[in-house]
Amino acid sequence: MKRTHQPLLSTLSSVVETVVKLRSMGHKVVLVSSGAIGVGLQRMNMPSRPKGLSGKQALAAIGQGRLIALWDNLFGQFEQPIAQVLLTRGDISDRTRYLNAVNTFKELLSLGVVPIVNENDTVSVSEIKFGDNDTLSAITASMISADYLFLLTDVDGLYTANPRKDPDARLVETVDNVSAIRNQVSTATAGSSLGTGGMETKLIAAEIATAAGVTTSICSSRHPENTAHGQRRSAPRHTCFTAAANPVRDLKSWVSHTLHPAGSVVIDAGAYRVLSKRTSGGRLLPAGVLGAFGDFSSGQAVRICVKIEKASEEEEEFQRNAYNQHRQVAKSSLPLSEPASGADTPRETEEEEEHPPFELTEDDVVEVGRGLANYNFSQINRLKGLNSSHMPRVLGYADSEYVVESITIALPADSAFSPSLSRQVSRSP
Ligand SMILES: N[C@@H](CCC(=O)OP(=O)(O)O)C(=O)O
Repeated sequence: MKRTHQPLLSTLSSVVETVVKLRSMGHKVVLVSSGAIGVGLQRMNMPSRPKGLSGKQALAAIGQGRLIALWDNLFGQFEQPIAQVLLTRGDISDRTRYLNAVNTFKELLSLGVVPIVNENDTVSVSEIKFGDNDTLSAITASMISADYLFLLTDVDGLYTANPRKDPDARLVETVDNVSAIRNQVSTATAGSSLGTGGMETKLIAAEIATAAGVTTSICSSRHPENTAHGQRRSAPRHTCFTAAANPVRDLKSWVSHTLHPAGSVVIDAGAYRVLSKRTSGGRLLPAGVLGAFGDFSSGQAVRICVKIEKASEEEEEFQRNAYNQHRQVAKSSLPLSEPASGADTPRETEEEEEHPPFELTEDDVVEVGRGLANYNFSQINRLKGLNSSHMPRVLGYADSEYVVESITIALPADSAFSPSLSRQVSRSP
């Protein structure tokens, strides 16, 4: 986009030509396009983005129709049908809506249509927002199990320093591990006054997409036709991020990257140890639960937490750092590390016992992972510490003997954090 807020027609036209060419080569293509707010600004003759949320939402509503009309016009020159897909993080967080979106993509692609995706800005508030279209494109790519994601921007790749200011800046050609190169590259190179994304969000997107098995490339939007080279040696300058050898697929990827946790389930040390030792989606029995907080419903994502015993100031500081570090990772939607256990917690001997009211708050616990709740928070509180055989009596029914499923542990019990952490978790609330 230029200062005039007019979409750069030459760029959009070459994107369209490239997509049509890719289609003729047999590829299925999904386009993620920003620009609704910019087009809205231009339509309303406004000089800059409004500060308030509702102002931006209104402009996006004004601009989105014109933006999609523009794409339709350009693709129409090639008789290429398109579809508008508007998503929010909230849509992806809800399992049914997520699956519906995946099915719609599949159907559109099988019909030979090019879906054009943007955030549904009108209803997006901070809690359910992707915020930038780099993250949205990475989530979209992992939803459709894409082979490639191309992040088009105003530089031709990732540099060791800002190439506009530093003549020694080098282009990084291949990245196998995003977190390993994070400190060695410049994130001050891409972005515009109209967008929210930049090189940092592109790194986050690359991390999400590659974890889901999608080879990702950062390349110049001046030459979108270069994407037709794929990752061949002949491809012009770009940065290629290698896809993970063992990609996180479907539900696990979805839990790790897209869900906004609606509450927390606090587990005991035994459950934590077991969950952090296995390698695929862990499941939690009520016996390993100390309690739950946050008004979550069944089917929603929850944080898996362990209790911090009030220890020495030094240990507290250590835990706080671990917690903050993990929160930062979770906030940026970065992949959680090793997926956790395929096994449940080995509790056999729980008797029905009186449990004191659960009075822990966010400040008393540390998040160690994420999962999907099978029951709501009040049901999980009624079930805490019990053997699963008591579920039908306590709830009046039992859908699953596990209270949380698809658990990914980000801070395993045997990680660098763990000696101190596992000493500090205790079974009693
Ligand atoms: N969804 C909004 C903007 C999102 C956005 O700015 O994303 P990005 O292009 O990654 O900076 C729009 O269409 O204007």
